Amino acid sequence: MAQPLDGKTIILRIELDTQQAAFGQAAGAIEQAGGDLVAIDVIETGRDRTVRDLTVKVNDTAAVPAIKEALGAMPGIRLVNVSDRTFLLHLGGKITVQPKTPIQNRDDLSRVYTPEVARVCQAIHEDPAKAFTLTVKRNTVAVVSDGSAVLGLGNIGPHAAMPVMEGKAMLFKQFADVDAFPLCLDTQDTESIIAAVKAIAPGFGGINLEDIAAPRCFEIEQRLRQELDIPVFHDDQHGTAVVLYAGLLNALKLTGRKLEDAKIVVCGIGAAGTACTKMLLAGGARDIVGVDKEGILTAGKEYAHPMWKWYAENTNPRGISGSLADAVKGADVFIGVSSGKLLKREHIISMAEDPIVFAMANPEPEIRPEEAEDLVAVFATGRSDYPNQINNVLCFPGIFRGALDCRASEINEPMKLAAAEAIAAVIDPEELNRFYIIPSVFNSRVVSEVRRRVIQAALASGAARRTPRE
Ligand SMILES: NC(=O)C1=CN([C@@H]2O[C@H](COP(=O)(O)OP(=O)(O)OC[C@H]3O[C@@H](n4cnc5c(N)ncnc54)[C@H](O)[C@@H]3O)[C@@H](O)[C@H]2O)C=CC1
Ligand SMILES: CC(=O)C(=O)O
Ligand SMILES: [Mg+2]
Repeated sequence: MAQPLDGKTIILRIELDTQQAAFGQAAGAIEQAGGDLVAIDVIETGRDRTVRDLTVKVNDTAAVPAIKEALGAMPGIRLVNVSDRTFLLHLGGKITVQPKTPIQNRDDLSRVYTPEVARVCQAIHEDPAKAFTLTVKRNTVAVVSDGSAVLGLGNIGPHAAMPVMEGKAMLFKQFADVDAFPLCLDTQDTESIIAAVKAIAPGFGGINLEDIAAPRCFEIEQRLRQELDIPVFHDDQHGTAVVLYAGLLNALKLTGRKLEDAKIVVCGIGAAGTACTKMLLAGGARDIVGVDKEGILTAGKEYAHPMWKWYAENTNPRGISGSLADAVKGADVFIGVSSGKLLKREHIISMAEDPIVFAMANPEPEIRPEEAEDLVAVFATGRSDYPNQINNVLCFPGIFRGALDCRASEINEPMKLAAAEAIAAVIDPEELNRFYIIPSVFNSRVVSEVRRRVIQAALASGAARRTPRE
């Protein structure tokens, strides 16, 4: 599959046979095909051969195939590789492990390692709770995936899931100073995943399950929550639900609606869709209609998906049936956590006046803002390149920061609700507008407020095992 390009800058590595071609010819071909050569790095140079990296700007990504074709047709020039800034950022992975102190001499060595380390091991053996104070467990989260529902890309497997999990680990560190590590498991068997997570749990203070497909994700999370004494949190379910709830509270406020009265359509009844619905129901929503590939989920119908029976019986109070088009007619809110490009302009036109559309599928939303913004009161996506980013990144760093700091045994409903309210409250009422219903992840108040409120909720609900100093 062709790799989509990042923006308008590409890096071409070319090998030139200096007997057959001159560099100026290659540069000319690039310019003629619509590229602007902005930088040249010489990688290797020899008597008959040179290798160069050419940084080329294009106004239109359609110029890229033309540039490749032009270079490919030139005798003496071999196009070794075409890359872009995104791929370059991923070279060798995105994270590393760094010791907190250097080992400069034998004395240091004997303390961090044998023989002195043995005394620390003994202390933990005598009192396992000391693992929280004397090891990285105090600050580590395992980001665990089986690669079965990676973003909206589907079942792409554990190797291909790694870049997302590394990205989550970066976000944990950057926003909340949590040391997270990506663990992509080469199994999609429920029992094997549960066993693997239990086996690695001693080294971690929390488990963030990520991009594990429904319905398997429900059982895995439920069992691990029962069987481990550290927080287990399926981010695609609860992180998404927390942020969606926060964004919706503000969007409803802005459009003068109440959650109890809003007609809400949830499209994609998988991990995220189910959890979003449960949170909305707990918050007081009464009219939610779920739509998946088989159409509207309606009570009385038989579904192979075990969660859909529950879903159909607990939503859709008007008992409607049919397709997505039937579901959205007259609806106030569309929440998409399904797959790209399935919502059309005519769907939005059929919604109630001033509709709210949250097209949260990644990387391609159910509909792009530029196609729909003129029809809606509020529009949000899950992406980082549009305003109103409803993405679980607003939740998981702060919620785990809070949970780790109060050594919570779990992340429970009051803690999730507290996180949602904290996110929504970061935006002052006078700041609230259609392009600002949810704070930016770069707003430092997000993590600190989520942490603060989550700790309060953990202490009040009995999940906390210590009271943090500040
Ligand atoms: N913005 C955010 O923070 C988040 C966004 N997402 C996005 O939501 C989507 C779903 O994620 P998960 O719930 O984890 O996956 P999942 O695999 O558990 O669920 C996806 C559901 O969407 C349904 N679906 C797919 N195509 C559909 C169609 N044409 N019509 C109706 N339903 C359809 C599937 O049948 C499935 O039930 C992905 O695109 C993911 O990237 C997920 C979590 C967080
Ligand atoms: C944001 C996220 O977790 C997802 O799209 O799967
Ligand atoms: Mg995810």
